[in-house]
Amino acid sequence: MQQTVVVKIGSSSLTSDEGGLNRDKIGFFAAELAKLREQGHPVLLVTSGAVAAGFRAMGFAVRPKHLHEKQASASVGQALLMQAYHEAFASHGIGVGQILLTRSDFSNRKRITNAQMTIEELLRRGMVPIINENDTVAVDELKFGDNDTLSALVANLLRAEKLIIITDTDGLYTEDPRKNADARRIDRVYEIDEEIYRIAGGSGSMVGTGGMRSKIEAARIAMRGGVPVFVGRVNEPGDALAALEGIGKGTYFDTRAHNLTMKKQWLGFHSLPQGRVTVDEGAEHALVSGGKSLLPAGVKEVVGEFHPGDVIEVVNPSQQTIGRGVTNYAAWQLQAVAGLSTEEVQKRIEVYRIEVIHRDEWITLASPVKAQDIAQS
Ligand SMILES: Nc1ncnc2c1ncn2[C@@H]1O[C@H](COP(=O)(O)OP(=O)(O)O)[C@@H](O)[C@H]1O
Ligand SMILES: N[C@@H](CCC(=O)OP(=O)(O)O)C(=O)O
Repeated sequence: MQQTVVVKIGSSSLTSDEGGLNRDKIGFFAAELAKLREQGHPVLLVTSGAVAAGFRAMGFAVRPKHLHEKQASASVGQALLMQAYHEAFASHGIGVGQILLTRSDFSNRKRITNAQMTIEELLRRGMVPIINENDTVAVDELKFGDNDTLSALVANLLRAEKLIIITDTDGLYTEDPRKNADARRIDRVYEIDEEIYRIAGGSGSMVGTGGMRSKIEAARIAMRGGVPVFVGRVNEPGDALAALEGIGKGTYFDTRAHNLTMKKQWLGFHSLPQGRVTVDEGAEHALVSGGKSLLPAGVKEVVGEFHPGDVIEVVNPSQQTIGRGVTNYAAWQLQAVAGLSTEEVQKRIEVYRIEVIHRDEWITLASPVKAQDIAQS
């Protein structure tokens, strides 16, 4: 069976600060998930919103603080939540199944294997499994609290194609965008480091719990399990499919770096380039799509003072970075032979290897070479 897409929807996307479910939003998300399935992707939903859906019916004016109050609210709200999903998916001819999990279920091999078998059976039969934390039995220290971590563990359990975490902001910003309007979105993250944790703050709404920090933690868990993650907004028709296809309104957490050898990780993300060469379209294609080495014939321009063994950056004719590699030429040698055929090069200078960058010493980086890319907009 095709790999599953795990979609997590937070309370802030389903309810308002005053509590209560927003049926229109549930209908919208069911339609979005139905579209993913039409494109052949089995879908599993991790949903929050039980406490937010139930607290008003329990007589609380705002989301309650005490555990037993939240649990009772969740027991009321979970039924409302499932009823709403049941109806919304039914209008697309799709059945749903409810699964409530706690953190301790994941540390018990037997229980988690049973949960996995249930999920797989539902998926095989064309249903959408809908998961939430089992709030009634979870005690504070053992609670996920937010469902972000839960969704990452489920994604790893199923070896999902992608984890899509839907929230009320379009991704990770350099600061909480609710607090600073100048904050800029980070489009792509290859590595979750201290800096990423530092900028990710808590929840900005009255109903959400984990904020961006718990989404980063979830992304770290999923990336470690080899599952790429999208965190962002899905609020217009087609957004969920766009998120899956890499053109969504949010931040992508890439697993590419995790699958690389140590040498290539260093080359791509930690090395300091000493120069830059511009290559022609043929060389760009050979490097990026052909798995070939860079030869002097494809080099158009050389910038910087580098020596054999240094790392250099390679840009395409539009000056976009396409990758990095270890050069076998000094800058002055390359300047002398740029654009020449291998035969001509051998007549003019003596080099240890004819390739400017050998393919084993090259890493493709479609986008700028940083641990994260900040949107230019
Ligand atoms: N650096 C940041 N970038 C984006 N959002 C952030 C950041 N720091 C904190 N946040 C807050 O995280 C919120 C999303 O988390 P949360 O309220 O828990 O939503 P959900 O209910 O969808 O899980 C955003 O509304 C935003 O206010
Ligand atoms: N299990 C809880 C989830 C708590 C929560 O608010 O999570 P989230 O909105 O994902 O930050 C519920 O359904 O209300």
